[in-house]
Amino acid sequence: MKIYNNPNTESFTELTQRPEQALSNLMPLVSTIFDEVKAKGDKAVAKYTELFDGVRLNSNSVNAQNIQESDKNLSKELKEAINLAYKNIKKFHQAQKTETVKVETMPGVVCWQEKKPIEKVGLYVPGGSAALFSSVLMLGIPAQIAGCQEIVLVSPPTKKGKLAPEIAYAAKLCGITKIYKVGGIQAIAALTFGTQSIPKVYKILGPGNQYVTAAKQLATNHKVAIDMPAGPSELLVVADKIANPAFVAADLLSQAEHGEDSQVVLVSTSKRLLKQVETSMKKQLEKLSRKDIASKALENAIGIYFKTPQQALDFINNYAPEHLSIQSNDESFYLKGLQNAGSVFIGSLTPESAGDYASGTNHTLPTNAFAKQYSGVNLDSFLKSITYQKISETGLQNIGKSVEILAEAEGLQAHKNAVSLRLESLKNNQDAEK
Ligand SMILES: NC(=O)c1ccc[n+]([C@@H]2O[C@H](COP(=O)([O-])OP(=O)(O)OC[C@H]3O[C@@H](n4cnc5c(N)ncnc54)[C@H](O)[C@@H]3O)[C@@H](O)[C@H]2O)c1
Ligand SMILES: N[C@H](CO)Cc1c[nH]c[nH+]1
Ligand SMILES: [Zn+2]
Repeated sequence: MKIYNNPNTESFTELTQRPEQALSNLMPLVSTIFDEVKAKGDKAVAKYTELFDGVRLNSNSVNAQNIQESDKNLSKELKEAINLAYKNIKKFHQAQKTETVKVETMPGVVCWQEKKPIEKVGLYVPGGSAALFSSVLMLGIPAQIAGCQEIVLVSPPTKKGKLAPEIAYAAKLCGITKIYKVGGIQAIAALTFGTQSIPKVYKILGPGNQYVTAAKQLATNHKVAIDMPAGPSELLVVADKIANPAFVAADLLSQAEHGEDSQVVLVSTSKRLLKQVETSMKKQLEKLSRKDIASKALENAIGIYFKTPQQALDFINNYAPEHLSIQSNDESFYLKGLQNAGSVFIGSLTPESAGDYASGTNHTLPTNAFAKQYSGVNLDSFLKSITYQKISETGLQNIGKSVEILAEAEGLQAHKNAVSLRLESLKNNQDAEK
């Protein structure tokens, strides 16, 4: 972990840079694969699956029986843990449902807004270095609650060309039946254009590595919506002398083990804590099964000492972390001033990994400072709003003149006529009744 001593705001631009590759470096490859998948469909998907995932598949579809029988391969203990996570995530996302908004803006003019499910969604479940079946729950549950009609799940095949049984089990819980063993750029391209076997969707959601994230961004050029750029994991912990250094170290390592391009940051007003966390991280790292990945990620880790909580807060808002953990005496100060973060974990007893798996919040979150403008996945990510209006005779008389004036002022005669003809017809009817 590289340590910085009270850096000034001018250095924030450099310090908030993420280790992932620039989009411009990734785009040539992403574009090539998109073009090929568009032209050749499943054949191109198979070619890139073999190249990047090292398996040759005759078919990328997972058959219904495999999904139904997924229970068999899992321990009772794991199924119970998945079921608990399912329940909590469902509870939190179900509570996000909103009522129809209906307003009579002026007498006789009624406007309302209703949410409708996006009919066809594609869920990307990461599976390169680990099959993240928890992402199935994070995406499948809100899709199920929203009522999306066609839910298509894609995830890279295992080294043996199979779908991880945990993914199949979580998908079964969420009522997902269309599953394809394809990952990376080729999966996003397949969902964008459709292939002989994989349906085209209207929106692609889900986290992934930098290739997946860049591909999702290109998909938006082809009339496909995305949730957000949810790339390599990040955690920023702000902690001071009240924090337990071993807890902080464990939290930082939990996100470092995701991938070599993950980034973890420790911000503190205590130089002593920075040192203690570093020592604890080194010790804990030795025992990790993914030590190699985590150590590589730690090359990008930074520890920053700030003299005041205000400087620390300014840095946090500039960095806009995917996850923010607050283990500090100044907890309420940070919460009050916080502007930018994907998801926040408050207090020493709130490990970030609780949110990754089971507390109820969603773990699909904006990375690379996109928390400045994007929210993490939530129920609304699977819905769109339609507005409606109905105008009565009184309403038209109340609003008509103003619309005519506005249309005239914009030089749009036909717009004005659409009102004028109606007003005239109302007047004629009234005259006839007299
Ligand atoms: N932001 C979030 O909400 C969030 C949530 C969970 C996970 N994540 C991140 O998701 C990522 C998962 O990454 P992963 O790699 O394990 O799985 P992944 O499924 O995202 O990516 C694996 C795929 O990447 C492709 N690929 C690998 N190397 C490539 C190369 N050199 N060129 C082109 N394509 C290549 C392959 O097709 C492979 O199938 C991690 O970075 C993790 O931090 C983010
Ligand atoms: N921390 C990841 C989001 O960046 C989500 C995850 C899945 N499994 C474990 N963690
Ligand atoms: Zn995680």
